[in-house]
Amino acid sequence: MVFRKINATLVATMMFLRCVIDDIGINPFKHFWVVDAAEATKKSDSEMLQDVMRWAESHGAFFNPKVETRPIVGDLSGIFAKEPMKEGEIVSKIPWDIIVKPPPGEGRGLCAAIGATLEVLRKDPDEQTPYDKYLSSRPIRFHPMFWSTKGHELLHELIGDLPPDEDDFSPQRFLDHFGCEDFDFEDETVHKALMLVMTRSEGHRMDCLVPFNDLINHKNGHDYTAEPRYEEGEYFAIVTRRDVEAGEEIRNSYNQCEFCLDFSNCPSFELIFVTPHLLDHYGFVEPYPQRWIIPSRRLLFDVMEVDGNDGILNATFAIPPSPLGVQFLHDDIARLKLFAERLISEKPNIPDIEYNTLLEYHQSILRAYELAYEQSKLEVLTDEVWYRHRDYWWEEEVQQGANAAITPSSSFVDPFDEEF
Ligand SMILES: C[S@@+](CC[C@H](N)C(=O)[O-])C[C@H]1O[C@@H](n2cnc3c(N)ncnc32)[C@H](O)[C@@H]1O
Repeated sequence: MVFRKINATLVATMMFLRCVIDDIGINPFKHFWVVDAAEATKKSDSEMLQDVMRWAESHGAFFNPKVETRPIVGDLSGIFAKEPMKEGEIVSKIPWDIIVKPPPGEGRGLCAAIGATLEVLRKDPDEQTPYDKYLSSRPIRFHPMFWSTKGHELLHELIGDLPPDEDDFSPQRFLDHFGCEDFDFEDETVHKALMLVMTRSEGHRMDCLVPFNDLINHKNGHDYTAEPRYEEGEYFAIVTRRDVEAGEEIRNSYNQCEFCLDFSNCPSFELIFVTPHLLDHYGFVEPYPQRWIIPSRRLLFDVMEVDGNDGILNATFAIPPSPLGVQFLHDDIARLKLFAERLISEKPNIPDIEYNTLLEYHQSILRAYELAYEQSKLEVLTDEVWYRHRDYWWEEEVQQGANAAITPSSSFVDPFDEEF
C-alpha cells in the first residue's frame, strides 16, 4: 500500500517535471529518459551521408580519399579537401544508374525531374535507397517558398525594387514559370519535390539528382573551386578547377559556370541571375562576391572583397550609374535603415529561420547599397543608360565592364514615364 502510494507520487512528480521541461523547451534528461522511438532511430545528416556514400560505392561510385563531408551550420553541410589537391582532380564520380532521373521517354527538364523525385518521396520507406531517404529527410523551411504569409510580406517589403518583381513567393509561381501544368499545385509533396529539384538538381541538365554531388555549395570568385562534368549514360563527376589547399571547401558556381551560360541560352546568365535570384531560387544569401541588379533604376554592380580580404569590401559598377540610380540608392539606404529598426524593435511573430534570413539579407542589401553609393561619388554619372531598352544588362558592352562605350539607341526612355 505504502509502496503503491510512493510509486503514484513518483509518477506524478515525474509527469509534472516532464510538463515543466516540455514547457520551457529544455530537456536535460533527454538522453536517458524520454527519448521517443522515432528520435532514437533518427540518423544525423552525417550518418545519412555516410550511408549514401557507402551505398554509392557499392554501385561503383568513386570518392576521392582527399575529400570529406562536414556539417557547416544548421542543416547545411559541404564537401571539404582534407589534403591538398591538384587542378583537374576528380572529387567524386557517380555512376549514371544510381541518379534520380526521369525514366527514358519522359523527356528532360525540370518538370520531368519533379516527376522522378515525387516517385522517390512517395516510396515505401522500406523500399527507399539511402539516397532516397536522404532526399526525403531534407528540410524545407529554409526556402522562401515555404515561408509564412507574414515572412513573405516582410521579404516583399525588404526587397523593394530588387528582383523578383512580384510578391508571390509560392511554389505555384515556380510551377507556372517552369510550365509544369501536370502536377497538383496544392500537393505538399509536389512542393517538396519542386524544392529539391530547384535547389539540388544537376546544373548541367536540371533533370536529375546526383547522390553526393548535390551536396556542393555555391561561391563565386576565388572560392569557386570545382565544377561538375558528365558523360551521358555513364557518370556525373565533380572536378577541381584549380589547386585546392587542405581545409578549403569544394564549391561550384550556380550562375557563372560555363554550362550555366549554355543552359540559359543567353549570353549573360551571370548578369541576369544574380544575388537576389539566388535567394529566390535556392533560398540562401550569396556570400561575397555578390552581384546586384535593380532593373527599374538601370543599376548593375558587384560587391567583392578587396584582394580576397574578409570584411574589406568594395563596389564596382558594371554599367555607369545615372543620377536617378544614385538618388535611388540614397533614398533606399534610408528606407532600409528604418525597416531594420522596425524588424528589430517589433520582432515579428515568424519562425527563426525566416527572421534570421531577413536580417542577413537586409544586412547584405544595405551594405551593397552603401558601398555603391560611396563608389558613385567617384563615378561620372550619366543618363546614357536611359537610352537603352529595359533589358540593358544583356548587352555586350555591359559584360565588358563599366568602361565600355555605350552606344545610345535612338529612343530615350524617360525614367519618369516608366512604372517603378
Ligand atoms: C546543391 S544544394 C547543396 C546542399 C547543401 N550543401 C546541404 O547540405 O543541404 C544547394 C543548397 O545548398 C545551400 N547553399 C548552397 N551554397 C550555399 C552557400 N554559399 N551558403 C549557404 N547555403 C548554401 C542552399 O540552401 C541551396 O539551396
